[in-house]
Amino acid sequence: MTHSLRANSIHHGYADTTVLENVSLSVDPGEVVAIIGPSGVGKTTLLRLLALFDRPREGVLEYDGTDVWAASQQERLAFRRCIGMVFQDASLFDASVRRNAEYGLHVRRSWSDRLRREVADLVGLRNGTSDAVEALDVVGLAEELDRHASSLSGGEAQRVAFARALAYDPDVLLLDEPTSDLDPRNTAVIEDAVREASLRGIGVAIATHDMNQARRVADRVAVLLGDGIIEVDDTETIFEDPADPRTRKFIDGELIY
Ligand SMILES: Nc1ncnc2c1ncn2[C@@H]1O[C@H](COP(=O)(O)OP(=O)(O)OP(=O)(O)O)[C@@H](O)[C@H]1O
Repeated sequence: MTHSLRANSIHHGYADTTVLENVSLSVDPGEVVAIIGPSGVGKTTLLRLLALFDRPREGVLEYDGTDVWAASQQERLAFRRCIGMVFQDASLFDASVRRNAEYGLHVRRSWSDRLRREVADLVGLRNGTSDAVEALDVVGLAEELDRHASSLSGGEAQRVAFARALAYDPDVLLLDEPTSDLDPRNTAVIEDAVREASLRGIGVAIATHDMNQARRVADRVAVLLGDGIIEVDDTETIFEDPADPRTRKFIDGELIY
C-alpha cells in the first residue's frame, strides 16, 4: 500500500527572501502531478520541502496525515525513506549500472518490512538485485548491468538515476526536470517509466518546463507563479479551460515573470 504526501499552507524562502507563499499541494497514490511555472519561481524549493530535505519556515507537511516535522526524528527518517527524488543532473557513483541501481536498497523502510523482504529473499522470491534489475528493466537498461556508469550517455545516466529511485519501492517519487537535457527517445523512456510508476501506485510529482510533457504524463497540474500556486486542476482543465487567466498566459508563453 502506498501513501500520500501533503503540503499545507507552506511559506518558505532563503535569507530574507520569500519564495513560496501559502502553497498547498498533495500527491496521492498512483497520480502524477506536474508542477509548472517560470524559472526561479520555486519548483525545486517545493520539491525539496516535499522530499523532507528542508524544513519549511511555516506550514505543515503531512505524510499520511502525520505532521512530519512534529514527529520524532526516527519517524521522519522512516518517512524520508519512502520518498524517492531524481534531480535534473543524474549523479551516479563510480560503479556499474547494477551497483548504482542497487544503491539505497539497503535502506529499508521498517524492521517489519525488512523482515518480510529477508524472508522473501530466503525463499528466493525477491532480493535486492532483482529489485534493481526490475527497475532497470522499466527504463530499458536491464541488459546493461555490468556497464560502468562513466561510459553512459547523459540520457542513459538519467535513466539509471530513475531506476535507482524506483528500485527501493518508494511511495512517492519527486522528479525535478528529469528530462530537461535529454533527447526525445530518452525523454519518452522516462515518461513511460513515470506512467509505469504511477500504475504501481506510486504518487509522482514532476517539475517541468515542458508543457507538452505535463500534458502527456500528468493527471493534475499545479501552476506556480510569483504568488504561489495559483491553480491546481486536472490536466485537461488547466490546458483547455483554466480558471485563472494568468495560467492561460503562462501556457501561451505570454506571461513574463
Ligand atoms: N540555496 C539557496 N539559497 C538562496 N537562494 C536560493 C537557494 N536555492 C534557490 N534560491 C532562490 O530561490 C528562488 C527559487 O529557486 P528554485 O530553484 O526553487 O526555482 P525553480 O522554479 O526550480 O527554478 P528553475 O525552473 O530555473 O529550476 C530563486 O530565486 C533562487 O535563486
